[in-house]
Amino acid sequence: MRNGKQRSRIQNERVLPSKLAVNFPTEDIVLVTASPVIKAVTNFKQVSKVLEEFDVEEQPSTVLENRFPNIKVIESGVKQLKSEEHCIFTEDGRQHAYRKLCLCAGAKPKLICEGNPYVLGIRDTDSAQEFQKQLTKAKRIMIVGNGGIALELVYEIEGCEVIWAIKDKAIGNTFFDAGAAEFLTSKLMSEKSEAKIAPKRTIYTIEGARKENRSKAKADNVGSALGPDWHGGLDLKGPQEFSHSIHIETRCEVKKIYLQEEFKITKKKPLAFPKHQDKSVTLDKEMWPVYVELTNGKIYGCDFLVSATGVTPNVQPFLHGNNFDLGEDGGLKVDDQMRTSLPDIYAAGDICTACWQPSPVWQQMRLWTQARQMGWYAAKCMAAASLGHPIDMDFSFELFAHVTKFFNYKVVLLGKYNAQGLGSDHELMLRCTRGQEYIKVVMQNGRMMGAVLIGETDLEETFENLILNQMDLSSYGEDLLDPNIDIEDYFD
Ligand SMILES: Cc1cc2nc3c(=O)[nH]c(=O)nc-3n(C[C@H](O)[C@H](O)[C@H](O)COP(=O)(O)OP(=O)(O)OC[C@H]3O[C@@H](n4cnc5c(N)ncnc54)[C@H](O)[C@@H]3O)c2cc1C
Ligand SMILES: NC(=O)C1=CN([C@@H]2O[C@H](COP(=O)(O)OP(=O)(O)OC[C@H]3O[C@@H](n4cnc5c(N)ncnc54)[C@H](OP(=O)(O)O)[C@@H]3O)[C@@H](O)[C@H]2O)C=CC1
Repeated sequence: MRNGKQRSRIQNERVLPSKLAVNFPTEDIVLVTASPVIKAVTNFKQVSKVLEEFDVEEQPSTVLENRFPNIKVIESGVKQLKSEEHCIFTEDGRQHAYRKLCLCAGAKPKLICEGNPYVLGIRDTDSAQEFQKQLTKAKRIMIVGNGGIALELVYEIEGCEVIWAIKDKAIGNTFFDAGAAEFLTSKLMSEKSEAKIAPKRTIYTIEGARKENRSKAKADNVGSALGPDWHGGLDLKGPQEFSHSIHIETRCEVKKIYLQEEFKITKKKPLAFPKHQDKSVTLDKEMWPVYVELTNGKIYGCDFLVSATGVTPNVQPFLHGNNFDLGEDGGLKVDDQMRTSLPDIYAAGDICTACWQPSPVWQQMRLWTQARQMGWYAAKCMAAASLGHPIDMDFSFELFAHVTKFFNYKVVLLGKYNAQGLGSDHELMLRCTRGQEYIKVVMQNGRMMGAVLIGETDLEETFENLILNQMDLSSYGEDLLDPNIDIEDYFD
């Protein structure tokens, strides 16, 4: 495939090829992807210096090729990389040489039990559709995990009993502390029992305290990860006539999963779904396809489980014969120029582990925002390296900033929003109006280090500036969160 022209070959990352195509209009840019569609960022909005909002849209590859004549899309998975020879081999039997390569193959769901047909993971369009299909027939499911996917699912699923098993004391540990979790829990209870699903029955229980208010995960999860609002187009409805029926089991993990026949022999006693204010323990007489024993000793039957237990970087197709340095989380280690440990190979997005000395208020999280920023920056680094130019770290890595939605609330996370890595040497300031907003700031030595903003607080830009400029705020004390003081004016 070498034709004398300089070639850059890259894996699938919608931002990266277009940036490279602009920087190198006379070179061939090849996007090699296992997915039949390209995910494009649309409606991009720079909310503030670092915060950004955008939609993610599936487009045929021709859209990209038509827009950038020097981009060619090859729809075939990479099965092998020979880094010393600077070439890759694709499933369609072809070989492609590269001058510079960027690996952006994402991550795979880290399932609690690989290969069990009753344990589903959600990553791409196929796995989400398989989940939806299974849900239409399910009377009860168990969700395991306490991060982004679990939070979204418990809010969206209707007409099916949900047992939510979490390791922690409070919900949403990857994003929230116990205070924010409490704020969201009450919203979940009240909203679901109000307008949206008023005529139906809503049951919400935490460890028995009731408050009214694809048959198999695909072995080769190679589609693009779903993005913001992924469930918008899916009807996440079970067969029953109630809206929400959630029971949360806290501080536990899955100990063992039994198939029905296997379970019968054990003579163990499964519990019924905890109903209403009944504190007594009721045994379950119904037969279920699968039974789950939790580490707290409780056993529940259900139709299937969703393992929303995080991701593992998808490095496997590239490791054989290539001595990449890997991070603790299994990602390809990249330096501040997005270079892996092997020559001319870069990486960006979920597949990589950021190994540069980070800014004191940035941390890596496997999110769309960071994948987009890394893709953009990796393209700049590849271009600069080709031209022999030095390049400074991109501004987007100065401050961790994520805007999303949970339980229909706008959620903004800034800097060390959960005091990550600050030990006990920090203070928290809180402002909370039930059902409306929850604001938490993390302070260290009078400086703002992070913030969680839930609801329409309108504070993100001001707080972003205060974290970035590390101004000494000691003299403002509690005024910082006083709702009667227009804080924007204060810092103009
Ligand atoms: C259900 C769900 C909801 C999410 N919601 C949000 C959200 O609201 N906000 C947010 O910020 N983040 C969200 N995320 C996370 C976000 O989707 C990921 O962080 C982001 O997509 C990572 O981008 P990426 O380009 O690194 O990987 P992906 O988007 O996974 O893209 C990887 C690409 O590589 C291709 N590929 C894989 N293996 C090969 C191979 N061997 N050969 C060729 N091509 C290959 C795949 O086909 C795919 O196209 C969500 C994730 C999930 C699963
Ligand atoms: N709106 C958004 O921003 C969204 C973002 N996403 C992103 O998509 C990716 C996948 O989401 P998700 O799967 O929810 O991953 P997350 O990393 O968000 O959460 C994984 C959760 O599973 C827990 N966990 C890990 N292993 C086990 C286990 N063996 N048993 C029980 N619990 C376990 C983790 O706990 P612990 O942390 O203690 O290990 C954590 O609570 C993530 O990168 C996430 O950030 C997904 C949906 C929405």
